[in-house]
Amino acid sequence: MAPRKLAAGNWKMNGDLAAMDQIDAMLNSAEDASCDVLICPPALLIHPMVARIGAGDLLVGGQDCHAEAKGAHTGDISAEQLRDAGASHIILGHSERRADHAETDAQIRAKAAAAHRAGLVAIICLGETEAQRDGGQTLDVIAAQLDGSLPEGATAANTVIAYEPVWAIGTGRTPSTDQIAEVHALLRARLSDRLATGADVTLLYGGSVKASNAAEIFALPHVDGALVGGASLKAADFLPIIEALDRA
Ligand SMILES: O=C[C@H](O)COP(=O)(O)O
Repeated sequence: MAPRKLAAGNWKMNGDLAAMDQIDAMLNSAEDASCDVLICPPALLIHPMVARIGAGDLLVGGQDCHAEAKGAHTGDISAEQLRDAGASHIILGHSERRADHAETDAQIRAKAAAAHRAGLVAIICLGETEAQRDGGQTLDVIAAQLDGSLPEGATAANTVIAYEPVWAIGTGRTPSTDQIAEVHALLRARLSDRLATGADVTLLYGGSVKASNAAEIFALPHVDGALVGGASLKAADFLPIIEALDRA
């Protein structure tokens, strides 16, 4: 088995019911593509998006979940509830949640275990800050985040890892191809050491991916797709990225 290729869109706190119009074109593209195509909209849009897709091939995911299945946790959503709404994946440990909500590796590990319990694929995000990159700490930071965030029971079937340098998110800046390749080689080696299926875990790059840089990023070893923010909001921007991954 080889890693499954995945083009994942993270809509963050963007989009509304009117934005569903983008879905029809994405759905057509997903049906033509050999890679998996996933959109993670705000949680309120998951169910209407799943209803709009019907039996189509486009996948829908959440952006976070609580570690518990249910209970007195006002404002939170469980993995089971996301599954019930039709989600297949959950993004966890995004740097915006690590920064805005002080999420720790231990919390992300517990949430990933919750995603697995609910039958969802956990997309665990890792990434260094610019200060850490400048300080030569990138590989140590990534290794520590991976070791701390990956739960027992992780496999290639239930886990995706996304490398997203914090300084590349929404900035239009990307690491060099050598820098991306170096981190992805580290991830592949550590996952292969730790998991029987580590060689088959899908590894995504994220951070200012767009049509103009997608092909060179997807050509790198151990890059099996992308986690795309801004360029996933409009079908016209996301479709060329899907096509580039399909060709890679
Ligand atoms: O989850 C997606 C990433 O934060 C990348 O966002 P971006 O493509 O807008 O840089």
